[in-house]
Amino acid sequence: MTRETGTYRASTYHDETVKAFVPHPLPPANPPLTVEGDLAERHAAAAEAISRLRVAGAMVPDPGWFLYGFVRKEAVLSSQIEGTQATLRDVATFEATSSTDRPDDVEEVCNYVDGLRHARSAIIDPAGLPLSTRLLCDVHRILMRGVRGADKLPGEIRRSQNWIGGSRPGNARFVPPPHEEVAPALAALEKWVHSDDPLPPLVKAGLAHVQFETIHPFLDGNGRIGRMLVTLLVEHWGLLDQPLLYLSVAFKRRQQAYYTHLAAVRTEGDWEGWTAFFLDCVADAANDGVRIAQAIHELTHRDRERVVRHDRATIAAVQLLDRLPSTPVLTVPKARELLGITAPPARKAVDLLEQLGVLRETTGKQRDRVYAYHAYLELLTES
Ligand SMILES: Nc1ncnc2c1ncn2[C@@H]1O[C@H](COP(=O)(O)OP(=O)(O)OP(=O)(O)O)[C@@H](O)[C@H]1O
Repeated sequence: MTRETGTYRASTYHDETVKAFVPHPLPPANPPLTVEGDLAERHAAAAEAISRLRVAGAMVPDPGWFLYGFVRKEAVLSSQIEGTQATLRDVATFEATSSTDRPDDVEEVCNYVDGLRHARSAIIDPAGLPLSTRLLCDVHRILMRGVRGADKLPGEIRRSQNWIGGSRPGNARFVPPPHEEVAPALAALEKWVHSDDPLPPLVKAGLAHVQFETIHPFLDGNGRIGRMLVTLLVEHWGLLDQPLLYLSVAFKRRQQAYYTHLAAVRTEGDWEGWTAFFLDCVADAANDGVRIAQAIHELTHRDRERVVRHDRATIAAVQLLDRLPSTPVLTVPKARELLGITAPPARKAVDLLEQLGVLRETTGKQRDRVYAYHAYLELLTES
């Protein structure tokens, strides 16, 4: 969306445009919504899918296995809604080798991963910031690190008018509230999020998202931070013990409907329509998560059996296999570092995993070879 989003400077436009430009009013942070009938059914389906995801998340010995894949997959997809081209493989390769053909794209995805990590540790740490505007500003600062974000006021609420779609506010698809209204609107949203409003948490998370997107507090990155807000809220409210709910895939599948429903809350007060849509996306995303979790479990279990049964299996090879879901691209020096061993056993372990087809060499070179846990990356990319 960045390419369509602009910053309004009064002097750039003719008077008629300025007059024609009326920012859209905010919906209230605590809308009149009751969860009954069809909405109650959709909520039940979403809540059940979340419960299944919670169980699936506990299925593997190391939660880091899922987190690696899920978080990076979300970062890649969330950034692809934005227009970044980096793939999961690009990111994993950069993490293993510190080199990439797409430095800006990969940086954006890595920033997202770091931002989420920062927010989670702040929330968990009793001395850290709670889930608040200040914390979201910190996440924004991390997300906007580097060349692309430098002129987007990293970590700061906007001080000018922005808009979505179109070349100026007068022909924009959506003109968020004036910048003077942003801080009070965020404060009201924060207060409501932490209030004891009896709405079910999943419904509250959806309403927080639409309100956040309508406020559009930053010059860029509002979509990514607003989606991350849902992931954080769901974990914060204890619906999941890990940040396993990622909505980007589900939103991306219905991108037009996503934007239409967001807009309809503001233009028609259609909270029910948005909430129904959001709950369906939650159910979808949670079901995706369960499927991916099971597939990762089956793949790693099968590969482990193959390694353990091999007559030249070594302890290092088994240990290296266990590290692959959180380091799916590696080099021999990286394998040495991971396992704290010398080069010969590390090379032997990598060779065995390559021979079994678990690892695939990706460069075709004789030196500085790079290996990928191909099936795992495919699984995360396709699903
Ligand atoms: N009509 C609308 N009303 C409210 N919010 C909208 C509307 N259309 C899109 N949005 C939200 O604005 C986001 C885009 O804003 P922005 O460009 O600041 O975010 P981004 O994170 O950089 O981009 P993206 O969300 O595309 O990755 C969309 O993802 C969506 O959440």
